[in-house]
Amino acid sequence: MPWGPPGALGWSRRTADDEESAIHPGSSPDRGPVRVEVRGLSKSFGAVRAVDDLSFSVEPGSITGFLGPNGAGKTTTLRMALGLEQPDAGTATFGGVPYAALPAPVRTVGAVLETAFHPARSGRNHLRVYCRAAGLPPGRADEVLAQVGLADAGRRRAGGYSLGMRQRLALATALLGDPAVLVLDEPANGLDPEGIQWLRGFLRHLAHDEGRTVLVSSHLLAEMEQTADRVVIVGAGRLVREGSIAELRSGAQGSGPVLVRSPQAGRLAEVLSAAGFSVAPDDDGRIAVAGTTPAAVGAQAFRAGLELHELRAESSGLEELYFRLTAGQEQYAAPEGSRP
Ligand SMILES: Nc1ncnc2c1ncn2[C@@H]1O[C@H](COP(=O)(O)OP(=O)(O)OP(=O)(O)O)[C@@H](O)[C@H]1O
Repeated sequence: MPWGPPGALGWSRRTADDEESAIHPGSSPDRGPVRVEVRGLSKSFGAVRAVDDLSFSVEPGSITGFLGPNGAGKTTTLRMALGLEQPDAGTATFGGVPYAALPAPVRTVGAVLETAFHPARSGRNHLRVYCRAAGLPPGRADEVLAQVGLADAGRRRAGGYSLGMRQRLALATALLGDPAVLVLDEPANGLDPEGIQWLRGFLRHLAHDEGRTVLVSSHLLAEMEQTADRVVIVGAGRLVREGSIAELRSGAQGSGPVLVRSPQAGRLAEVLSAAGFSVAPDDDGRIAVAGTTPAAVGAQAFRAGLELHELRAESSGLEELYFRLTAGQEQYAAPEGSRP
């Protein structure tokens, strides 16, 4: 389900007519600012400590990027905040109230955690089903479709939607209750550059113009650098840094990691790790090696008889800082078939 449904049914205690008068998309004079507070959240799955005593806050009227490498615990944190996962310890509150205790959760929080739709159902019908379940007026479906730019495609089967259209439909679903808080898990995944541009502008509008609290998770610093006002960086389930992009930038120093591409990436990562380098895959199929020089990486590859297709130093100070903060907190998975 694209948004946390458990509390959404709380709407059924009210009538659709009540809600019709309460929902004013765009202006929403009755929607006050809601601050999100995460305090001491922890969660283990067997021996894996997915989230470890994590605390941070998310402010209204701004976009907060929830940043961390794959497996850092972002989704688990969001699921706990939305009452979809029981924490071992700690709390997450919306305006001081846990999700499960919100009187009208769909009105307070809209979330996109994963995008699953009935393929035979039109986007519009998908939204109308949610409206019915949440006790919202069916007309909300057309309003949110227009908001996300899907007005023309609303009557087509969602199964035929592109990934970008599905992301927009998920966002529309999250907006149905005109919530004060939006929680979006990797909403830019799979979007083309135009879609990313649109998403960025839309999230800014929701936060800056409409005063909503927007929390967006991502494992890409570059994306968050251009979208978020503040970032919360996690690694191995723990908070590594919280602050504005400007604060982060002012703390960024030094040269970037060495980026290396090889058709034998898995083997190369093993060789470099064995030689004591800190390695992590980047998003372009390369390996990023921290705190060294291209010459040192090239020498290791040469000694191991490995072929290189690219070898250079990356120079973004912020990238370097992010890499340094989260290095070694991601499992390196060699791509299929990359092992010699
Ligand atoms: N239901 C589960 N059972 C067992 N382990 C889990 C479960 N959910 C998450 N984990 C583990 O907890 C850790 C954190 O996972 P999580 O999905 O929260 O990270 P993430 O930062 O969202 O990463 P990604 O960007 O890859 O989704 C990982 O090691 C993951 O394998």
